[in-house]
Amino acid sequence: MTAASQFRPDQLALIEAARAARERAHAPYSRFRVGAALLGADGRVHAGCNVENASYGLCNCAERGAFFNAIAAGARAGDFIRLAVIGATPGPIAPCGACRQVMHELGGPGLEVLLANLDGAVAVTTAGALLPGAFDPAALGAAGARGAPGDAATGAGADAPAARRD
Ligand SMILES: O=c1ccn([C@H]2C[C@H](O)[C@@H](CO)O2)c(=O)[nH]1
Repeated sequence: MTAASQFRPDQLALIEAARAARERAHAPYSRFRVGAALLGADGRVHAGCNVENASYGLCNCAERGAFFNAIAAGARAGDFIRLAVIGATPGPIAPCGACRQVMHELGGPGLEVLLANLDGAVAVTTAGALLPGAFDPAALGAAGARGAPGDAATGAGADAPAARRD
């Protein structure tokens, strides 16, 4: 863990974007607000915040929100540089397992991840380090990962996982 002051301006800017996203969280049940900001290779920043629901199982985390917003905005799997996440935790926030899996697949194992808290603590890690032994889309094989040959909706090139960029 390191003090935020020791980071580069571009890293601090992404943490600040995550902090701003956190202000927009919808967390009336846990009252635990989380923000995320994802920097794409094209320089765009995609924000995410947790969004909760009275049907608790439908709650969505900030990290997955950032990735899903990015994909909906036209970013592609593997074309991300850095993710920042922030929450009101004693030390740097620890993403949940589901978010680690999504980070690993859409960001790739080398994605830089900045985990912050509101007091200026930051941990620098990678999506790969956060999920050793991750489930790999390659395990699904050709039929599972890319759809049956000739399948227009899921065929080759339509939605290749990060490990097989378009
Ligand atoms: O890394 C995390 C951890 C938790 N949450 C959310 C999920 C839920 O809305 C609330 C409490 O778990 O915080 C996130 O968004 N990201």
